[in-house]
Amino acid sequence: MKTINDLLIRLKKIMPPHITPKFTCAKDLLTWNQKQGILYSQSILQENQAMKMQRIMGRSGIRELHMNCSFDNYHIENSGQYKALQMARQYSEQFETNIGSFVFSGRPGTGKNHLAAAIGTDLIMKGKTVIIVTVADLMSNMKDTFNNTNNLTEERLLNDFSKVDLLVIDEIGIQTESRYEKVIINQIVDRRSSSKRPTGMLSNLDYSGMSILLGERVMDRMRLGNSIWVRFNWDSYRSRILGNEH
Ligand SMILES: Nc1ncnc2c1ncn2[C@@H]1O[C@H](COP(=O)(O)OP(=O)(O)OP(=O)(O)O)[C@@H](O)[C@H]1O
Repeated sequence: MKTINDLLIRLKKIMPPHITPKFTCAKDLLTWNQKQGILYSQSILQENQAMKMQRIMGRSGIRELHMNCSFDNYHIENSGQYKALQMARQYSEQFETNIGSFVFSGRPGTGKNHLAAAIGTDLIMKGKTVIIVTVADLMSNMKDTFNNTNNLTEERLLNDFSKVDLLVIDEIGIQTESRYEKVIINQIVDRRSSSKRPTGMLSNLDYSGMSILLGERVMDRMRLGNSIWVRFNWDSYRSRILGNEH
């Protein structure tokens, strides 16, 4: 009976000389096979985690209006937009080697969600798990755990939000400023920064407004690593949206 080694030797004989085989013996083939197996199961685990989160959220984190938002269809009409686009693009490119968070703060309709969705889509394409959630949705998911109808505990949900590669919390400052909201955001940012996972925040508030609302502890954790703060201080783009642009 032929062994794998015999087969590899035969293959080598008929292989064109310019081709270098990936493995020359059964041991190398086995090692490669095991490595592929580990990589495959890791990707399934990651996919399961993303699907689980999407099921919990009832939708993918990126809303319909922002589904097709990319770096390429973000129009540049002033130097602020140019800088914001550059920083968002760079953030995404350096995600793998950077634990820094980001804050996009500024006026409504200026593209904070657009660029956050562009980062999210880019990272999802690279196999990362990303959730974009408004404070209201985050809190409503947390409060749902009080009924415990789907066996989801507050602790487990907190843990899930803390484990995605990038969590973006939108509409910071629209909330009711309740103590519970502050505690939950604090816990999520704390857990994420302790495990070197960055958080994105989108807000109409400036730094002092966010500090008053979330507290210095959270703001300090948002500064970990090469974090970025981008100010969106130009006019809203919303009046130009017709619904057929992307
Ligand atoms: N520079 C731009 N080029 C193309 N589309 C843009 C640009 N800026 C904003 N938009 C579009 O305008 C709409 C509103 O933008 P977006 O939702 O990102 O605003 P926002 O800053 O997050 O606002 P808010 O603070 O009110 O949530 C979106 O459809 C977005 O794609």
